Amino acid sequence: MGSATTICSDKTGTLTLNQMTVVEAYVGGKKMSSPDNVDLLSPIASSLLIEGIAQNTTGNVFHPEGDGDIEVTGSPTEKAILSWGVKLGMRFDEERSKSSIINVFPFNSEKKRGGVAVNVANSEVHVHWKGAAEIVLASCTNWLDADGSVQSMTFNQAEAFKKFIDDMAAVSLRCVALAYKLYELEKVPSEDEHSRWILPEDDLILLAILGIKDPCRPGVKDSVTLCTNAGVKVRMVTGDNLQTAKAIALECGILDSNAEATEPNLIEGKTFRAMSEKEREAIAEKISVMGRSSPNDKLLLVQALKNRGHVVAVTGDGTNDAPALHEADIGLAMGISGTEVAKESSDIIILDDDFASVVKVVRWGRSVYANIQKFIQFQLTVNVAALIINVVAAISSGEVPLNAVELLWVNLIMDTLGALALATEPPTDHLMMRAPVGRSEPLITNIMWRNLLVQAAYQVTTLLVLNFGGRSILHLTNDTKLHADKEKNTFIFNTFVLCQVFNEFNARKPDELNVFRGVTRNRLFMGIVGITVVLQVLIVEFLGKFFKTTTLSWKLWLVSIAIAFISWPLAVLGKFIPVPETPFSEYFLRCSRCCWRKRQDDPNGEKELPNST
Ligand SMILES: Nc1ncnc2c1ncn2[C@@H]1O[C@H](COP(=O)(O)OP(=O)(O)OP(=O)(O)O)[C@@H](O)[C@H]1O
Ligand SMILES: [Ca+2]
Repeated sequence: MGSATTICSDKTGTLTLNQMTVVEAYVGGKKMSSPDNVDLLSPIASSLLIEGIAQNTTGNVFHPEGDGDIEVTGSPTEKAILSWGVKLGMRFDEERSKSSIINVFPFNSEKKRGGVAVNVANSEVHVHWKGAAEIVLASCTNWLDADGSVQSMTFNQAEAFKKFIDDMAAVSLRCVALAYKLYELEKVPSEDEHSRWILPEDDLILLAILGIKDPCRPGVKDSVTLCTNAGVKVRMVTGDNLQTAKAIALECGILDSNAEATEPNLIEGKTFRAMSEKEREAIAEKISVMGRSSPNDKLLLVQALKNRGHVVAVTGDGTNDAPALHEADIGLAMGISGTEVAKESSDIIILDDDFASVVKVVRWGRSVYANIQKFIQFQLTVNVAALIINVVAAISSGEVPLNAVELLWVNLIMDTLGALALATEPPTDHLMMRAPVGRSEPLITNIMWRNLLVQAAYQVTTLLVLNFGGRSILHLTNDTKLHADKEKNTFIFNTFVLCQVFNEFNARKPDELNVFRGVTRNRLFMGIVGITVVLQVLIVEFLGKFFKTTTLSWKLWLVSIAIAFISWPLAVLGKFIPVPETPFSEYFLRCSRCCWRKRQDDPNGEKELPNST
């Protein structure tokens, strides 16, 4: 997640609160003055409407015995519509018993509508449909007037309905239409064929168009800004109407201005679907909002972005999101509204369904990556320095200044204690102000190589000088040679360990000048540094027998500390050395490729091809 370059988020529940209410309604060709004012409706219109709401639903309404609150269950859209029905005077159980259900076509995100066929009083069959407003409207050839008469859907009337929908969508409302159709009882297949009967979905009579409000989550705008600053592009992929999606995107900062809301920034699922793979890849990067998308469109977008080299995070809740969650580099499922299938297909579950938590995941992901880098930089410095010092000393004089027991202690400092100290650094705001780490970027960056080499070079030079000229530099000439050597080696060991302690601070901030920022907040770091120093004093002063060291005078202790201290200003100076953008490993690869080509061109050279280039 630390490397994510883009987040494809669904709208409902992640960017919005998922608390839906019907706030506008067009019934009988008119806008209702208040969405639950039924007085204007004829009995026929209101009874059909209530029948459709009560029968064509997966939700439920419980009317309590006493005067408690009515309880509505179901998906947020269903709950909103059922609650609206209750306001219209619907008695749910009574309504359900008035007619019997013949067959159901459950709502699905592909078709964006759901239907039910009911047998009313054993004489009539009503097929009710409910779904995405413009899609249901397109199947309507008639509409029900407020007085209960059926009117033909003229071109002008259809345009007027479309305008209703656009107006509602422009103020970020989710639009749902209800329609029905009368069907002949004789044409209904026999009872055992019911389940295979495909409900008639054309020539419908429009009953109502509803505008459902689902407010943006507070704080989403800030989270989107945070992501943008962190170089992570947030895209909205939703099943909702394009205009609704656009309005919400403007509200939460995914789109900056109306001017930006043009194709391909704002695109409809079916347009994207119709493109060739190449075309999709070409425009995928520009897409900020995709409306009326089917689950497969989400998948296609994720694939196109991945092919463009993006590291894609996807958030989703529905069963229909599962393929995209699975395909994404990081799938994030919603803990509250998410279905089991979505959770199974994801890598991370967001417990509070909030987009702000997705941003937290990015922050922590980056923090883990950065902490691993800090640890590697620290560890490599110790390794490189210890290795060079001992190898050079061994080759030139046959003796090593750092013995095996000392190296074991150094190993403990850099492995266990160093890992604990550096890997527990909490995430900082600084992490969210830089671009994400690319998919192919090396773990050890040029900046880390620079820091590492500066510190290693300093340690190696100082300690080797002390190794070869230490006895005279430190005025140890009065002693016996054996004791002087032991004291010199102890001094080298002590300085080496203290250098690591000071350098541990440098490792905290590989690319900032102030390496102490927030250090006091990391108690574990301070504790470990403290323990290391105390143990070092104990080793040198009291455990000489095991470590083959001798005690050091306070003057030599001060010199050790002074030498180690220099690594701090040195680190600051080192950060002014510019490093190229291209990773050093890339130069190395290019170099080896060059040499290989030369060998190829040389007729006397070997002809064999190396396997890896
Ligand atoms: N229960 C329902 N009955 C009828 N129509 C519905 C229902 N739920 C949603 N719709 C319609 O389908 C559209 C949303 O479809 P879909 O379920 O694919 O999106 P979603 O997953 O809810 O959206 P998002 O991706 O933002 O979470 C809505 O705009 C609405 O018009
Ligand atoms: Ca969804």
